Amino acid sequence: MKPINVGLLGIGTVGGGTYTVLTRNQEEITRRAGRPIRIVKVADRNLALAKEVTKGEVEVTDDAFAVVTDPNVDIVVELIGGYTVAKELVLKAIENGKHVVTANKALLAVHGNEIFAAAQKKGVIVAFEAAVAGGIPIIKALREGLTANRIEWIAGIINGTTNFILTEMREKGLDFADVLKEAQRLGYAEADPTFDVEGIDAAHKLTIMSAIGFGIPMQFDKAYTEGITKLTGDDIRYAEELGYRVKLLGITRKTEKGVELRVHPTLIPEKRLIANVNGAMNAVLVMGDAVGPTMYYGAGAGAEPTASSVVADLVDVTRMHTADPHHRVPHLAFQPDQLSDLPILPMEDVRTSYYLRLRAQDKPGVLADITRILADQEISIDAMLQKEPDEGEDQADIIILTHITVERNINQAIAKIEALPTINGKVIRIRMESLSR
Ligand SMILES: NC(=O)c1ccc[n+]([C@@H]2O[C@H](COP(=O)([O-])OP(=O)(O)OC[C@H]3O[C@@H](n4cnc5c(N)ncnc54)[C@H](O)[C@@H]3O)[C@@H](O)[C@H]2O)c1
Ligand SMILES: N[C@@H](CCO)C(=O)O
Ligand code: NA
Repeated sequence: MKPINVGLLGIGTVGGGTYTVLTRNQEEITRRAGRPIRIVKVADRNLALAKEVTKGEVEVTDDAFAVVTDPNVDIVVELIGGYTVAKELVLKAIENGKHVVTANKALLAVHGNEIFAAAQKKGVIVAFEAAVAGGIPIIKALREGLTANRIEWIAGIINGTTNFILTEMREKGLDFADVLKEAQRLGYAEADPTFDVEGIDAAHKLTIMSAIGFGIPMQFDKAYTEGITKLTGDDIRYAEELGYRVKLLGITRKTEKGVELRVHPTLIPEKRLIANVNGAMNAVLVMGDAVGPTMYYGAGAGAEPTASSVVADLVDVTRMHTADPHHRVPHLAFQPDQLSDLPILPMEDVRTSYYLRLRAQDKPGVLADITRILADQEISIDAMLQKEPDEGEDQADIIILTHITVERNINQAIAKIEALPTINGKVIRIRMESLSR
C-alpha cells in the first residue's frame, strides 16, 4: 500500500503530540485508514526543536513554504497558529492541490469563508476537528451524526484554560494570575493568553460550530465576547449559595429573527451535568429537534488529546482523498450553495435571565426603588438574596435573579438602578442559562 505523505507545519505542543501519536499508533491507524499515513517533512522555525522531536527520522526545515510547495506532500498539517503566515501557508497549500488539516480556530473563524471557498474550487479538503473542543469529536457529530436534525442551540465550555482557571479559583481559592501561569505551563493557553481569558478563543470555536450547526457563513466579527477577567470570588460564592456554578459558555441559538452568537460568564444550575465539567475539560451540549439534548465531553486542550483529532482528520482525509469532491461530506455540513443568510442577532435582542449584584445603602425604601425599576422594564424577579452589611459598614450586597427578559430591558434597568443615590458603584450583571429548553 502506497503511503499518503504528510507535511507538518509546527512541532510545538500539538505538532509534537501529533508526531508522537501517529508514530506510536501507526499500525492501528493504517488498518483504519487503508494505507499508511507518513510524515515526510516537518517545518518549524525552531529547527533544534524539530530535530529533537523527530530524532533524525524525517526531513526537517525552518521554511514552512518549502513544505506547502513540495510535490511529494499530499496533506499539509498546519499547527503553527495565528492569522497571517498560517493563512498564506494554507492558501498556498490549497493552490498546490494539497489537503489541509488544521487546529487553528482563529484562522478559520476569521478567514474560513475564503479558505473553504478556495478549497472547494480546487477540490481539496480542509479538515479542522482539532480546532473546536480539542479532542472531542464535536465537528464530526455536528456535521455527520446529527444531520437529521434541525439544530436548535449549541452551548459549550469550549476553552480549557478558562475552565481550568475557574475551577482552581473555586476549589482551591487560588489567584487568577497563578492559575493562568499553570495553564500556560501545561500547554493549554494560546500564544497570547488574552485570547483565552477574554473569551476570544471560545468565540472563534463558537463561530465555527454556529456555521456548521445552522448552515450560515462564519461571522466572528458579529460574535458578542466577554471573558472572565472581571469575575470576582464574591460572585462565584453568591452564585453557589443560590445553587449555581459560573462557567464561561459559548452559546449559539437559532431564533426566528436571527442567530444568537455569544460568549460570556454564565450561571448554570449546579445540577446540570455541564455545571460539573471541571479543569481543562470541555463539554458541548447540542439540542436537536429529533434527538433532544446530547452532550459531548472530553479534553479540550493539551498535546495528545488535540493530536487525537488531528490524526482522526488525517485518517478521514486519507479515506476521502480519492473520492469525487461532489461525493465528499461538505466542509461545513451544508452544501456550499445552501447557506442561509439568517442574520446574527445584536446582543440587545438576546433573551436570557440575569444575576445582578448591587451595593446598596442599608436604608428603608431601597429595595422598593429597585423592584419598581425592574417592574417598569417588565422584568420579573425569580429570587433575591440580601447580605448583612459587614461590621461597621452601612452598605450591603443585594443579589437579584431575574426571569427571562430581553437584554435591552436589563441594560435600561441597570442604568436606572445605578443612577439611584442609594446605590454605590456599578451593578454587576452575569447572564444565566437553564439549558433545559
Ligand atoms: N495547545 C492546545 O491545547 C491546542 C488545542 C487545540 C488547538 N490548538 C491550536 O493549535 C495550533 C498550535 O498550537 P500549539 O499550542 O501547538 O502552539 P505552540 O506554540 O506550542 O507550537 C507552535 C509551533 O509552531 C512553530 N512556528 C510558529 N511560527 C512558525 C513559522 N512561521 N514557521 C515555522 N514554524 C513556526 C513554533 O516554533 C512552535 O514550535 C494553534 O492554532 C492553536 O490555537 C492548540
Ligand atoms: N487555548 C485553548 C486550546 C484549545 O483550543 C484552550 O484553552 O481551550
Ligand atoms: Na474537536
